[in-house]
Amino acid sequence: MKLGTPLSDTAVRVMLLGSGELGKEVAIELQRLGVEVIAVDRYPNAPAMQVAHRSHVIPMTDPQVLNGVIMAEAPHIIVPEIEAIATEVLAQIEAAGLAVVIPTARATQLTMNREGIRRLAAEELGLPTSPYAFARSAMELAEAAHNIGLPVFVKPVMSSSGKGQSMIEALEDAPNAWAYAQSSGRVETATVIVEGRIDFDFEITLLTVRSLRDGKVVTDFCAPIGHLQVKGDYVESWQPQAMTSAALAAAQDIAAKVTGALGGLGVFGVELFVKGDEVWFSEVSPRPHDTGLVTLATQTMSEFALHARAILGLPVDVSQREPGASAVIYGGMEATGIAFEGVAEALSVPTADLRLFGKPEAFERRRMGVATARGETTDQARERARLAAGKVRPTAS
Ligand SMILES: Nc1ncnc2c1ncn2[C@@H]1O[C@H](COP(=O)(O)OP(=O)(O)OP(=O)(O)O)[C@@H](O)[C@H]1O
Ligand SMILES: NCC(=O)N[C@@H]1O[C@H](COP(=O)([O-])[O-])[C@@H](O)[C@H]1O
Ligand SMILES: [Mg+2]
Repeated sequence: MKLGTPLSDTAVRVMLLGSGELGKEVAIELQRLGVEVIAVDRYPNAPAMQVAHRSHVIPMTDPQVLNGVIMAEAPHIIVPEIEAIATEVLAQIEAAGLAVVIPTARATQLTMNREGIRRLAAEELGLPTSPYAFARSAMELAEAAHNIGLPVFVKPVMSSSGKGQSMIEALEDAPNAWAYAQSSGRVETATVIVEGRIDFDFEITLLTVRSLRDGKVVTDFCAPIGHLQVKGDYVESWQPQAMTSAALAAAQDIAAKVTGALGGLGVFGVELFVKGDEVWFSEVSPRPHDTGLVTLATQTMSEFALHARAILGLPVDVSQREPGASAVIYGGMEATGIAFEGVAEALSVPTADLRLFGKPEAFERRRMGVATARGETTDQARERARLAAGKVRPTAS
């Protein structure tokens, strides 16, 4: 694709649907290449809006409103950034040839709903996954949990960052898990997935990039990223995660199959569970992944730079430079316009760096920033990232 000058006739216009911390970094990378960036999200002053040429605040789950904004802006490329979008509109836009949807409209539809991607991975591609069932009432949930065997994970089919997710260890917890899933997903849906627990040694995100090289689509894998999740949300990640060569080969094979079936260009975050040489597919984000924030410190090109390049049809370099880690900074309170103390101390930790996302409103467990660090080993990098994150203290003013 020929790049141009923003706000002129030659401009390449990219619309981000979702403008959180991940979109903010993608927007910055696009800005560096002179792309005109339009940021869209459900609330004003979302992180990516603060670095975009223009922004729109709309309910992205409303098909008519979403269609209206796309028509008014006429972007060349649409980049979904969050799991809360009326994806049927994207299918119409793509079918009409009005814009390129990243990675493809079908991929966004399949991954926006856990039912779509799970059936594709397990039933069509035959990839190993946890045992699962879908439930449309508290009663069906209890039945599914009984059939699968406890403990099970219960998740709304449209959600992310652990929203509405719980693990149940007794059948009498089913009504609570159902009610929690109904109240806390990103979008109201009356369906949950019930998954048997995989007893893994560790879990990874395998960032997989589909890009053009000499006019052909090629698939590259970043070094595996290990991560720690608490309440379904990532709190620490590191790269590389050591694993056996058999497990790495199996992981890359799964990632190649699932991203090949989804198609299109860009970064995919393939989430996998690993035990010894055995690997299970969990889910995939057809875009940069939160655990991949570590690549800001470790790779020649971060996952955000990789996404920007790949979607523009440009070549990529997935090489890793050094071991590194990231640690999340939560709001720790409910307040608007919070301040951050301890930043100088955090940045005094060797190799440490920070991203403070600029979200206008903090919640107890809302991710407001992240610390990254490098090290001779991932253990050293993790220690530094944790230390740096811990020194940042959100305050109400
Ligand atoms: N079947 C399972 N067996 C074991 N652990 C699981 C299972 N399902 C989920 N988990 C744990 O919960 C975490 C979050 O699950 P999942 O990735 O499905 O949620 P999510 O809301 O999509 O989160 P995100 O948006 O951050 O990826 C996983 O990374 C894993 O640690
Ligand atoms: N695991 C998915 C993920 O990390 N998504 C990132 O979080 C933002 C939403 O944050 P919010 O809930 O604080 O508004 C999304 O916009 C995206 O950047
Ligand atoms: Mg996940």
